[in-house]
Amino acid sequence: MIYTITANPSIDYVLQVDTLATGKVNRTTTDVKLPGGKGINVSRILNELQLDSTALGFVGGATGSMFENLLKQHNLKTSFTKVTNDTRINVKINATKQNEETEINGTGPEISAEEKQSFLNQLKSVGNGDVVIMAGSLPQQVETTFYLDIAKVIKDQGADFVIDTTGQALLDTLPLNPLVVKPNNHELADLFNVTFNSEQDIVDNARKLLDQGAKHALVSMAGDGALLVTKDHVYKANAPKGQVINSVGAGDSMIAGFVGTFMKTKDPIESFHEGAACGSATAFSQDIAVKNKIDDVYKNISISQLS
Ligand SMILES: Nc1ncnc2c1ncn2[C@@H]1O[C@H](COP(=O)(O)OP(=O)(O)OP(=O)(O)O)[C@@H](O)[C@H]1O
Ligand SMILES: O=P(O)(O)OC[C@@]1(O)O[C@H](CO)[C@@H](O)[C@@H]1O
Repeated sequence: MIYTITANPSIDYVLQVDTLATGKVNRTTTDVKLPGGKGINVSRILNELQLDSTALGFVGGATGSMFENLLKQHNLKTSFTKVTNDTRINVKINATKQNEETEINGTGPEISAEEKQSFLNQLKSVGNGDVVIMAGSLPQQVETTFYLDIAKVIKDQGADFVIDTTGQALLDTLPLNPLVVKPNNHELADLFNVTFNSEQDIVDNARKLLDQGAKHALVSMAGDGALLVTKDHVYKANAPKGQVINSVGAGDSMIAGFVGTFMKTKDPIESFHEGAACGSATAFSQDIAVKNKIDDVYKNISISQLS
């Protein structure tokens, strides 16, 4: 079984405007509310790939009810921990004529000690052979060791884990050997406080993640494709040409494609190919990609071995 953990889910309020003018009244051409959060997006793509997952996380308040209603139509298996405070709303503004995406993400609700404990109790059902995908930011007042605590528990129970978060919370979990980590190139540069001047710089820094314990490092680079660094080799996936509609969730889609395929095949190259297809297919969709789109995009991606 795959579990996804979205500690800080959201309603993604996705607005299209022709041009965005700050300090002025702007009007949308279209707007849509989507059930968001990184682990939720991962579960949605896994569903498209006909792979079962259970989505865990904290959901609360009136916005939490709305979030759950929005999610209903996607038929995901969920087991959320109910909290008192409101699930956040994240605003995504796509300015079509400027070809620019602006995001404003909320901090998320305060979570009490009891709510946290009740979430942790749910992990008892995770067992041997399961994979737990932890993705996204932590809500207010949840200590940055939260993911590390979870990783310790699930490793003790025989499960693998994948982590997609930033900063120290990510670095702390590396000695516990995550199956894969997926920073984007900017997050990777921030992690090691460096500036990249070449692709080799990116590879060298991704390798540090392996040196610290990760089994695979995926570095997503938006319209420049992605790199996969394994113990022995480095691979690159191209980003196919297409009309970018809303790239929110492209990275989550990549993780879902990679992990879902890896669980079936144990083949990192095939997993990378499917992951890249899922990522680009989502960038070319208004919402998270659907299966047909992923299959179409897959044909336009090739994986090359760099070393
Ligand atoms: N403009 C694009 N054209 C083609 N493919 C894209 C584009 N943007 C993203 N992708 C694909 O999706 C993958 C993940 O995208 P990106 O690097 O933006 O992830 P991210 O920053 O983690 O995104 P998010 O946090 O919104 O999920 C890229 O490596 C690439 O394969
Ligand atoms: O604030 P976080 O948790 O880092 O990211 C949250 C978020 O931007 O990530 C998803 C896209 O990857 C969106 O659905 C959601 O709004």
